[in-house]
Amino acid sequence: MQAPTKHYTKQAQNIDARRRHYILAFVSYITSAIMFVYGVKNINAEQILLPVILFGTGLAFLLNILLFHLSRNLERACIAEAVLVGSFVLSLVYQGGFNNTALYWVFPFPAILFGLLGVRNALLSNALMLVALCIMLFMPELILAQYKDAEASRFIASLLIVIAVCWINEHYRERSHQAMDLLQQSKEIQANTDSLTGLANRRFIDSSLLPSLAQQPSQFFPLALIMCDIDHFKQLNDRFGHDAGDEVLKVVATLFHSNLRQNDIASRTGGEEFLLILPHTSRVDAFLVAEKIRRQFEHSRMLANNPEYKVSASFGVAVCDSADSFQDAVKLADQQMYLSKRNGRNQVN
Ligand SMILES: Nc1nc2c(ncn2[C@@H]2O[C@H](COP(=O)(O)OP(=O)(O)OP(=O)(O)O)[C@@H](O)[C@H]2O)c(=O)[nH]1
Repeated sequence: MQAPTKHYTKQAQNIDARRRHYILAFVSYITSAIMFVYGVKNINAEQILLPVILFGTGLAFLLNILLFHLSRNLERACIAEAVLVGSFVLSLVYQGGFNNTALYWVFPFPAILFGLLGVRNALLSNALMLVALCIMLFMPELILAQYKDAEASRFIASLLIVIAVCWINEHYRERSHQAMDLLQQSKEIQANTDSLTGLANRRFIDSSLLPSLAQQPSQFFPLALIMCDIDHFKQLNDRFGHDAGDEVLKVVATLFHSNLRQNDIASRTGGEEFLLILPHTSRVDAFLVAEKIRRQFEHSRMLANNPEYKVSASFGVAVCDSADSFQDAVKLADQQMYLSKRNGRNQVN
């Protein structure tokens, strides 16, 4: 795991899921209530088809929301709702509605489809619905209802406008949602990253890693920790200057990157102190990784202007097998690293 990753934030996903949930609930409860009212009003209508359409769709909406409450599968519920919406519109226009007023009832549904399905799928389903409506209205022999030609063409023109406006609206709403989320992500990444080395920082460990350890233990444990501290860094700074010290810190960061796996995390936890976090790693393997990095310090040219100057580091290794023991393992890795310092530096313990 490279420390701060790019993905949709949970918060943005939750907000969007809530928006779709409310639309689903609104369509299911409010629209079905309206359908039941009109169904009752038309129960003695000449054509039994109208109350059948109204009661049938109202019941199907309620059944769909009930299944959603049981399964919590929002995606499936929204698709089912959209299919019901499309079928209702087409069957109502086919039948004609009370006193041939079916066309008036079509207008809310393009917006509902955009709310349920997102831009691309909603545009596609609205286009399909529009084509089906055109066929029905301009081939009157196919349907029960009778609409005047002028009424049909005005209806199609105004429906086109409604669909286009909904499309533009939803397209830019989605774009602005994405832009806000990217902004939030880049702020998050900045806050979790050490600006000099590009490595994760202590905040990342506290605010992102620790909760993940507790929530998804199987992705991490057994977890090995390698504490690494550059030897005599003060001397290096004093001799070559602070900029040279910074240069070394950056080279050390690239050295970590080239020796760690994709899922490992390299963090800078202090001035010249680093914590390497290795998921699914035993103490023996972590020891080997630390030893490999230690040897690379010896062979690396850390200072471009003084390639002969050798920089070394001291390492301490510890493992933990639960989120609760993480902080203890950090302390142990720190103690092991100080043992390496006391024993003469440039070693792993
Ligand atoms: N260039 C540079 N120096 C830093 C940075 N952060 C901390 N330091 C320096 O790192 C040095 C750490 O010194 P010490 O803690 O005495 O450790 P050391 O000299 O490495 O000695 P040992 O750890 O015992 O081997 C201090 O001089 C800090 O000023 C940084 O971001 N850039």
